[in-house]
Amino acid sequence: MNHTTKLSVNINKIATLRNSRGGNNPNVVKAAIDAQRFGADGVTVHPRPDERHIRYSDVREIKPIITTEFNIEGNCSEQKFIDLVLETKPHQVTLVPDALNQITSDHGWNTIEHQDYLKQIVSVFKNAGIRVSLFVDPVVEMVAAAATTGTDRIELYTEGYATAFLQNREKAVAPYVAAAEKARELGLGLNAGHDLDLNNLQYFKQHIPWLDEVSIGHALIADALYLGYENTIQLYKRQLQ
Ligand SMILES: CC(=O)[C@@H](O)[C@H](O)COP(=O)(O)O
Ligand SMILES: NCC(=O)COP(=O)(O)O
Repeated sequence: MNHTTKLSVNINKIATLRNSRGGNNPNVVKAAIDAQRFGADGVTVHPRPDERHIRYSDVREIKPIITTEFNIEGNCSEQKFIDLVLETKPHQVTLVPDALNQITSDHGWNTIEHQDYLKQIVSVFKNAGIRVSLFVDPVVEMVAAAATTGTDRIELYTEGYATAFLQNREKAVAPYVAAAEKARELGLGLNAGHDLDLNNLQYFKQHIPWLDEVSIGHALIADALYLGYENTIQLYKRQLQ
């Protein structure tokens, strides 16, 4: 039987559009409800300290309407982020080592260097009953050191894959397969995200069929402008079959 890979729709870009004008159009709560109605298996948000897209208040509003899976991503060096996650209790928290004012996430954790810190912060969320995922680059040593932090899952940072895919897809996916195999060997659940799209997603899933979840925002929301939100979610789901 095929392993199910969940599609979690990242709605940050809906919030970015809303914030560009003030007001509440488009409505991010409606975008979360509709993502689920249109077949997504979950909703992802990534609040950043400057709240330039998803706001902390959005996260509080969205949590009660989630009927699928809620994933909050962010930088746990901010106490405000830790408090938000512990208050809203999503199904999953994905810890990302963003610097302040970063345009978007651009690297995974150095799980060797930050081993002690990660052990401590992973346990804070796990003790609250929240599944933890650590954002990591596709490097076998980083995956191995992620496992000893006690995290439930890792999320492979896929920008490198998406960029290299355009030149040589076999070469692009190879480090991800190696990292994913290490994760499987160590009993870690496996997520992936960043710059996944309708061109590169199916190939990724075909080479790593045991993938548990992908979170996709930027390309999916851009595609929805041309293809419609419901249709786009269905098209992404199809790539994961
Ligand atoms: C953690 C990660 O991979 C990022 O892709 C991020 O969650 C995307 O959010 P933005 O689209 O707001 O940059
Ligand atoms: N974790 C990755 C994510 O949520 C979305 O990344 P992107 O599709 O916006 O690049």
